Amino acid sequence: MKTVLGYLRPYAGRAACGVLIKFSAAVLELILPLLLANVIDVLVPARDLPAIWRTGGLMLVLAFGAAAGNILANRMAARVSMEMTRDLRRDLYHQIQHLPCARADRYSASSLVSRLTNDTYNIHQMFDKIQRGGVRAPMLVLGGLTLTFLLEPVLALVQFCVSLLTFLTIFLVTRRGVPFYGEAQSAVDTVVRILRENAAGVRVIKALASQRREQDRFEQANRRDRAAEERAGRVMALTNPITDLLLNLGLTLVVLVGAVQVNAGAMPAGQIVAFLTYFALIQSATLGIAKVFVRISKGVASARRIRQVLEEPPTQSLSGADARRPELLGMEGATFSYHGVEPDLADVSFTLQKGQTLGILGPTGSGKTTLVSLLLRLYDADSGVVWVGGQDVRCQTPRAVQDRFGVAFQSQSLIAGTIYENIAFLRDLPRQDVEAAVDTAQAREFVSRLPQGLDTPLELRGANLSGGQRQRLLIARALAGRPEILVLDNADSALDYQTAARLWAALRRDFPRTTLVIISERVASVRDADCILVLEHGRIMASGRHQDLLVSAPRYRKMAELQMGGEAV
Ligand SMILES: Nc1ncnc2c1ncn2[C@@H]1O[C@H](COP(=O)(O)OP(=O)(O)OP(=O)(O)O)[C@@H](O)[C@H]1O
Repeated sequence: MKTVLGYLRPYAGRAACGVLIKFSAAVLELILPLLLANVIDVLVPARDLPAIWRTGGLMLVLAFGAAAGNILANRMAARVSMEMTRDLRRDLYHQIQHLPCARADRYSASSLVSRLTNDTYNIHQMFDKIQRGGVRAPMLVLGGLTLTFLLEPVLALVQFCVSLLTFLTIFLVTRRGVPFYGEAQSAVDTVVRILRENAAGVRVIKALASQRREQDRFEQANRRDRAAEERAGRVMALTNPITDLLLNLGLTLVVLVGAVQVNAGAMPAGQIVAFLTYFALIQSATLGIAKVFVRISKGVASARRIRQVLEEPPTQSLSGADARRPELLGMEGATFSYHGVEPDLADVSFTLQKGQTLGILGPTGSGKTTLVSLLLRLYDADSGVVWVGGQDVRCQTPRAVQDRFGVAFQSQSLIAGTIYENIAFLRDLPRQDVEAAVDTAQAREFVSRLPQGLDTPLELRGANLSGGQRQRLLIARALAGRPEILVLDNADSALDYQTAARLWAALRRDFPRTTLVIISERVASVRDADCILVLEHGRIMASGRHQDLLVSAPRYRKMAELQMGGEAV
């Protein structure tokens, strides 16, 4: 909460000003019943018509003044909470963007989305309510009680007891309801996750006729969310009926006790009207406090979830031995596990000189992408050393490591924008570099056929392109920055053999000094590499050049023969 409260600091002046206006409006509201009692008890019996008109006019001015003050203060409150939430959302977004992958995995993407949307909304609502009702309501309760005690202590005591009972009810109910809101918010995470998965895989779902199953899955998550909200709602729903009951009970008591006091000559009859007005004011203010409590309880649960993310160290720390290595990149006994149980990469060692090509081959799930993720310092190895640019990656910031790379991951997607924007990808690249990348990536052939060429708009995820066309644009994106090291993760999986062969030839011709890391399931794509790593279950089963592996690694040979027939040798 402290972290989130800090976001109010830049707007504290405006918030205080708004609260002061609310305070003044509440004072005006508190004066009104006193004037009313005076009219009934003094001016009406004296038949002083001019004074009655004057007091009536003054009451109107006070009522309008209070309303105008409340409107102004509410607008100021809305602005302050909107602006502070915008700041909070901006910082949270920045933090999420820079969160190390291992930590982002722990939260899950949907939970991060829900923190950025639902939870910041709850914070907005909480601060809005606190500014609107956080001062006015307690002020009306305290001021109202004090004035009534000054008017008539016995009746005031009745009022005080009913108000106290109302407050305790609200407090206990809210305390019981708070944990359910946390539960409901985590259920919303699941709903968001399923929605995201469905939005991303809508074609697959349709193609596999899985809509029914997906609908059931969504329905299940939706039901869980509803159940959690219902539990919270069921507890919180007690508030209004109980407070309404107490209000009616209180009004009856005020009239009864007031009548007894008037009969006994202890107070004038007009004060009963003032008491009734104060009582209604106090009860509605107590209800206002209840609403503030509900918002606070939701907001506090959200603030906790936001703080958790905000307080994460945004990048991996710098450590490791600073010894220089002669090779550009490599690993020495690198071992890594995503969940700290079974290693997903075990004891991997290799070296690669500048300008050389590394081929990584292996069945699905064998750790090929994981190996590259360690090179990019998306994750840190649990043991062993990973170095890039001749230096242990742990001595370098992830940004410094990643700046050396151009990467085309198979899971990457295109954004809504033109082809040019997708390739430049918010980098300030010369147009000719983008054009050259399109040529090398073998994308020219289809881009030039489009009426607007590079300026053709793409739909989200490149839905208006074929799989192979999308893949070539992703390769162009990786090439356009002319990186020192180029990583292509299954970049040819959607390309026919001829296009793939042209791509490899163009890469060697146009980027002769670039170090290449090629992940592929095709032997043909890595056969010219200076070093080929054959991975299985996260371990290197064989490594070397193509010709050497044909001799030393029977499984590699078998794979090459299966895929390439006589061309394998
Ligand atoms: N973010 C992640 N969190 C947890 N486990 C993961 C994660 N990414 C990959 N894994 C696991 O690590 C292992 C290796 O996965 P990896 O993606 O490196 O394989 P791969 O050889 O690149 O597979 P493919 O050819 O299918 O892309 C797999 O068992 C996979 O389930």
